[in-house]
Amino acid sequence: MVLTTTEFDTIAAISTPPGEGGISIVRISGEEALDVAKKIYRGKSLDKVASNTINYGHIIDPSTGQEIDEVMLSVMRAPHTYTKEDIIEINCHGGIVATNRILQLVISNGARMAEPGEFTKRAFLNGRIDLSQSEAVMDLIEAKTDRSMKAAINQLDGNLSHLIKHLRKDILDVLAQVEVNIDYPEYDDVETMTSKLLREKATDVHKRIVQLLQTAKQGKILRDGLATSIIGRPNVGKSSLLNHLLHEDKAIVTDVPGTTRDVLEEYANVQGVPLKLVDTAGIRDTTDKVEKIGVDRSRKAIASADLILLVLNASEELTDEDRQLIKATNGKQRIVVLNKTDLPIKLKLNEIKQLTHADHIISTSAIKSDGLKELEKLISKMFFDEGISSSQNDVMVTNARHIGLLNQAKQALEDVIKGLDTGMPVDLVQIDMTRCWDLLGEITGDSYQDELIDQLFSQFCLGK
Ligand SMILES: Nc1nc2c(c(=O)[nH]1)N(C=O)[C@@H](CNc1ccc(C(=O)N[C@@H](CCC(=O)O)C(=O)O)cc1)CN2
Ligand SMILES: Nc1nc2c(ncn2[C@@H]2O[C@H](COP(=O)(O)OP(=O)(O)OP(=O)(O)O)[C@@H](O)[C@H]2O)c(=O)[nH]1
Ligand SMILES: [Mg+2]
Repeated sequence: MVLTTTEFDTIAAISTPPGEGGISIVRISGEEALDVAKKIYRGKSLDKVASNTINYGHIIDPSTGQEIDEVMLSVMRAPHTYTKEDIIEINCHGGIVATNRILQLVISNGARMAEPGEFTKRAFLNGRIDLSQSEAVMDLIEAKTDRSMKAAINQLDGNLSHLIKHLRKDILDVLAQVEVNIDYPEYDDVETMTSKLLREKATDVHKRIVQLLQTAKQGKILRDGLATSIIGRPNVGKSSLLNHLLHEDKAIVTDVPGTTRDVLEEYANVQGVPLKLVDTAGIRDTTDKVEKIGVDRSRKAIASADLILLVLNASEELTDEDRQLIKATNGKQRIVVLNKTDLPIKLKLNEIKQLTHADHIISTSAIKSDGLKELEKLISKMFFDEGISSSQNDVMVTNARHIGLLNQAKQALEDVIKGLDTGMPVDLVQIDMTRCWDLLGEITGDSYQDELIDQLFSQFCLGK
């Protein structure tokens, strides 16, 4: 990779959330971090303080001598820092004006504004962490539940990286062995020997990738949330259900059918499983312009959902609209929620069972809070029943980019095996094996393109 001249400038950003707070941190990283700090800091001599110390002092505007803030300033010297560069962190009083003022001073005294994710990008480019660990930093910040966080920490600790590195090493070893066999054939049947070697290794690596991919479905849910759409005709209690799952009154509930006009999206924590819950407008034929748009969106929410909560009103007989909704959600992962069971029940359970081919059916009363724990348990069980890898050491693959690369790597290995089966020359088979090695390297960032790196880190928050 070619380094541009701006790549390792001294950078600075506010690393705490924007707005008022108890304390804000302005972070500086790079060769000139200490020089910049020395120009604007009055306190102990920063050349003399030990690394990894925090020091009391004041920030002064050197052009006017004006005192800006009373601060604590951390000094962390390269290479044992977050970025492997010199880092200064100025802990100031958490007001917006003072914090911005200090950042401006830092910029006018030799640093430049960091781009989003640039500190972590440096940690990657300087070799402290690899690409999948960098991605875990962002997952950690965005983690929706304790289980999601555990998966991210596990990845940040490098467990996925180690696994991928082992796979790559095994592939490289076999490729080296193949080269040797070809260059120095000791036996007459070198072609047979080499094929056997390649096949064994391809089969073995394939098996390990398949195992890893088996965690992908759950992993992706932990990272991105389970897209869950609450569907049903107007007034059956969809928004009431959403509020219960959120443990918060987010959606407006009234007895007027057609209350929810647009889709509402919220994250809920259901026994550690993050749900991306979508409350929808009740689906019915309507001439109301606004409601119609809502209803169209509800239909789309069915298509994009991983899980449908189909809500029926148990106190009324099944309507044609209900039947249509059952049909529209057939073939999807679905829980049928029979709500309003506190009222006299008119819905026929047998009919529902038949129509839905005995999907998961749960009776609830959103008003009396009945059946909602059961619903939560069922959701968690449907997606995380068979031995969720929740122990700290179990590696999970959670990231769509990684999953895509693993699938391609798996395909490359299948090409290797197929090639050997059909008697393809070994040097052609080697190409597929090498491709697998490259693809795995993209996960850890051992092989990558600059555009990918820029795109990945630009999704980070500023100051990270
Ligand atoms: N004030 C502050 N808090 C913070 C961060 C930070 O940058 N500043 N972090 C930023 O996200 C996170 C902590 N992550 C960090 C990861 C590695 C190193 C680091 O210095 N690693 C060195 C030396 C480790 C050691 O002393 O053993 C290394 O790996 O060589 C620092 C912070 C969360 N809290
Ligand atoms: N008796 C009874 N009433 C309920 C129950 N759940 C919801 N309701 C009431 O039914 C009415 C409609 O509830 P909502 O949650 O707004 O229904 P919705 O499906 O979101 O309705 P739309 O947004 O109009 O499609 C409100 O008056 C709720 O209080 C329940 O379990 N039992
Ligand atoms: Mg509603």
